[in-house]
Amino acid sequence: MSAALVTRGLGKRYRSTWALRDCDLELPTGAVIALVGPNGAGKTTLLQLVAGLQRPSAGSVSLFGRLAPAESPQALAQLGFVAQDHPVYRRFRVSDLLHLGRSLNPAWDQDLAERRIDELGIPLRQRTGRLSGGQQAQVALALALAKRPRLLILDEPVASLDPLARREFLQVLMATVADEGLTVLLSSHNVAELERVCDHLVVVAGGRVQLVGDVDSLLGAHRVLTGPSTGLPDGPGVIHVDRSDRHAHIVARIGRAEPMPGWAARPIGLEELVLAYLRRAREPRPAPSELEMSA
Ligand SMILES: Nc1ncnc2c1ncn2[C@@H]1O[C@H](COP(=O)(O)OP(=O)(O)OP(=O)(O)O)[C@@H](O)[C@H]1O
Repeated sequence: MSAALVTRGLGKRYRSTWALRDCDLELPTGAVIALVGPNGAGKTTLLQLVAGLQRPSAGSVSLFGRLAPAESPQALAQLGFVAQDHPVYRRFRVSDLLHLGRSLNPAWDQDLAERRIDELGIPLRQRTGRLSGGQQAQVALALALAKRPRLLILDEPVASLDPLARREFLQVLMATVADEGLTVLLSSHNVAELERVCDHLVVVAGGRVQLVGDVDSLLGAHRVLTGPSTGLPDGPGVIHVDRSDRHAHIVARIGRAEPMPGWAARPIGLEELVLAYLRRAREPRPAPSELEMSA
């Protein structure tokens, strides 16, 4: 499968602080890609760099095989972006937003936009500021889809929605992905919710990519090992260790971790996997000499 998005050494610095650093990604076309990480991890920064809303301090972004500045017309024509906080102009009527979309986008699909708004039961004359948060998010999604993007970027699209609206939003999104074959990159804090919808995963923390890959392959490559809390193994395959008085639970990458007699292994869930990498990112890095001793 060809890459929808490739980043090489991508980084963004605000004064002396790197919000995102050394970001190398190759994300497949036609996939739903979840970008997860804690507050301040660098998710919005990455999405804005890809969408051309920020200029990188380092590195490059390629969309669908073309190295183009993200803010170039060629790149922008391929992108739909739904921002985190204010996805629609609140003083506009829905019809004004459609008019704006049609004026600004050469490939605008007015039928699709009107059909989606109609399916939502939202009158075109309604001012968007009077819509509920869930309706606003749905209108923003309809506008982004009507642009007929190849890559749709959604920054925490369901954060402000109630559980029912979240589920409906994700259902509409999944149906569209299936119909149109577009690539979706969406950020979220809620990993459990994403498990149903995403097939590729990017975990960021502290401005760096901690884990990236196809979800099934990542789940297949990791196990939770349970055994005695004494004599704990260490090494490059061990991602995170949780100890209690008598037992230890270890998240490990199989193949790299040594087989351990007396330890039970079970498959891992997506949330457990993400948490293990996030906890590892928070732990102080061992000095190189310690790593060498334990490897
Ligand atoms: N305009 C800015 N000026 C200075 N620092 C910034 C700016 N925007 C973001 N940052 C910093 O960059 C880091 C990454 O922020 P970013 O918004 O990308 O994180 P995030 O993962 O999207 O967080 P959240 O989940 O809370 O939205 C944070 O430390 C943030 O304070």
